[in-house]
Amino acid sequence: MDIKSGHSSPVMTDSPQISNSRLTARQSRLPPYSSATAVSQNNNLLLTVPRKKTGIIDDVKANAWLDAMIASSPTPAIVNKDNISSSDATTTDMTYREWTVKYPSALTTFEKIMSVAKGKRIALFLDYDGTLSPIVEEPDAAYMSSDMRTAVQNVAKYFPTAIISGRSRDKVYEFVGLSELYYAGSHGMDIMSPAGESLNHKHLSRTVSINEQGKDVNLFQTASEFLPMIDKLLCSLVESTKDIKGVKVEDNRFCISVHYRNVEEKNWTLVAQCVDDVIRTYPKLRLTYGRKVLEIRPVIDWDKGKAVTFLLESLGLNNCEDVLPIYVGDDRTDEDAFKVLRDGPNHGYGVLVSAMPKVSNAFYSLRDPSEVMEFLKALVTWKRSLG
Ligand SMILES: O=P(O)(O)OC[C@H]1O[C@H](O[C@H]2O[C@H](CO)[C@@H](O)[C@H](O)[C@H]2O)[C@H](O)[C@@H](O)[C@@H]1O
Repeated sequence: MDIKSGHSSPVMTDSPQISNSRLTARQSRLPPYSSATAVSQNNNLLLTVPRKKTGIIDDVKANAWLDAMIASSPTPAIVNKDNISSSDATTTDMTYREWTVKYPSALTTFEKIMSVAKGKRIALFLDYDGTLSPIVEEPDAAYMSSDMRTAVQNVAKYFPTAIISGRSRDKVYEFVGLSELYYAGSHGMDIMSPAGESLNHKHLSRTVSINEQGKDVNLFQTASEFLPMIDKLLCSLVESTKDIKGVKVEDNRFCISVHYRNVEEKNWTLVAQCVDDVIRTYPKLRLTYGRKVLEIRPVIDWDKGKAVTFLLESLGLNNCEDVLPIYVGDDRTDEDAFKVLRDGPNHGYGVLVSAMPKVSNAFYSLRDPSEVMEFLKALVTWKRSLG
């Protein structure tokens, strides 16, 4: 396969200089590339295929990867109605409407949701990318609008509110910028209490840190022992993908994202191959995928669903008849949280943000971040109306 050389691969971090020097310091200790036979445990694919001498991954596996990568994000033609004919648009609309019979809009069924919420304390969990901010080409520019920030700020005055993101906690905090919220970064592996608020959990020990305003915050980090490994992984991934135009390797602290949104589709297999070559040397790490992103994280029993349960327990809101947790998210990784609220003891509602039909563990749906904002405003209006 033809690989063009000379393209740099930016590493997106909260503080690029620090990250780059971390990278440079580790360049000389990069782990070796894949061995002749390898076993790599992925979320969906168990890879036990002997390596071909050519170094090109097995066709079947490559196709499985490719299918997953293509399916992970709709093409603009599907999502953007401007790009399709009016008959296609009508079909798309009809399919969407049929889908909302199973996953009703949280706006049109707002009254119904609130009739369940009456007399209960709502706990709110919000994903960031694709939920509070629109999906954009450049992950480092996924800004939240000031209107959305105000909506989140207002809702947090009435309900305990947490942001649960695959991003690093620092990065998502930088985007949201509200110190009164709970933050769970790195898919829940890095949880922080609001400034000045103490958070306790019977099983997990906390560390006390100081935030930018000099206030105490409590941190719960479930994967600290993996940090040296993740640092090494970051160097390896940057090195192995550096010649693929458009790839971005994002340092999410306890996990790493490899973005291929800006990579030509013909090179997606190559991205999968590079990532697979690297992670097969790390049996304690696993691979999942999101919206045009491959995500590598520790093999521990922790995800966004576990983070939701942890926060409910820490806040004394678990197993309470009078608590209604609501989780709003758009990504595959949010399904773990939807499932916890659907099947677990903390019954609540998952709200899937999607402009196209998807199978989900959520109960309700919203089309896009602008509808999420309307929903947050409606929650505030409802709460105020109760007096
Ligand atoms: O859990 P989330 O807050 O939804 O984070 C999931 C990933 O979101 C980001 O990537 C996605 O959004 C980008 C900006 O819109 C987009 O360019 C990218 O294609 C999407 O995959 C973030 O950059 C990742 O690190 C997160 O894991």
